[in-house]
Amino acid sequence: MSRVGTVVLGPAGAGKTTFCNSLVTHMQQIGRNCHIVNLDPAAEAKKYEFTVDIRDLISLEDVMEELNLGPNGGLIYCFEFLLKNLDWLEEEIGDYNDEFLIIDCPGQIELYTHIPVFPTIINHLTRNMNFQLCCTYLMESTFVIDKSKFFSGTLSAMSTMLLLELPHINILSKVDLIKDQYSKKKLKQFLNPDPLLLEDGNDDNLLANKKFDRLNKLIANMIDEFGMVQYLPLNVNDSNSLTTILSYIDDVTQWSENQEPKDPVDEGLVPDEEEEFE
Ligand SMILES: Nc1nc2c(ncn2[C@@H]2O[C@H](COP(=O)(O)OP(=O)(O)OP(=O)(O)O)[C@@H](O)[C@H]2O)c(=O)[nH]1
Repeated sequence: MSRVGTVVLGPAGAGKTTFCNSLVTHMQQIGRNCHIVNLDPAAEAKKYEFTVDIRDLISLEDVMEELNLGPNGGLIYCFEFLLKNLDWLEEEIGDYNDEFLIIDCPGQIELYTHIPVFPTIINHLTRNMNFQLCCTYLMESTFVIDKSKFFSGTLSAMSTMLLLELPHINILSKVDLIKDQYSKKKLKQFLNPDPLLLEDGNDDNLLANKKFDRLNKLIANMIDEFGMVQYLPLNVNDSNSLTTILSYIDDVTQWSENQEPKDPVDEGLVPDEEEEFE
């Protein structure tokens, strides 16, 4: 029996929910069972059939209205409430075995880089509930092809990795928005970036400031040391891209189904061609 899953994290608007929905559709098409767990108490109306939804326990809208809190204070209140009710989460997730959880999280990265909310939830899922989890951390490709933003995004990803202590996969989302040849070339550079590329460039005014030269090099070396140097491109409309990402997730969570993946035709997920032409 394997209880596995991925926690989908990243800054606001990075494409986490879109990725969760595409991954679940992709997994259903290849005959694998999976469920979406929504841990965003501020999520808009249901976009997808969530198996577990924190809004059934507490929603940001209610908290802001009833306790007169702002959005950030309200969000922290929601998670403190969840931490006091982890048995609710356990009951909702139930006894799923041989299935896969895709956990959609809020974009307020301070929840997993600054305060111990997510580490506690992750600890509960891994230690008490026996889940093998990994983190898929999304950053927008249009954002990171700017060198200084690449480094600031990578440092956020790294602090998430250090705080959550999970196997970590970096993903560059929205690659379909990279259209011109120059940006495509730049994107390629950031898929397996040489952290020392900081040293050579003068195309970025911020990093051209010689006063910060030594600091920049030290940061680049630290990123290299922590192995934060591989990024998988995500194109939600391309099944090859989803297949690659899923194979990385399977690898780091050591997913092993006791049996062959189910046949999507047998499962009625895609039309049987013969039937169609009869
Ligand atoms: N072109 C393009 N747009 C995308 C892609 N993924 C997401 N978007 C758009 O980006 C916006 C944000 O996407 P979401 O999936 O809601 O992002 P999120 O990270 O879940 O957002 P928060 O939960 O608010 O942090 C939406 O308008 C999406 O339609 C993508 O792969 N390509």
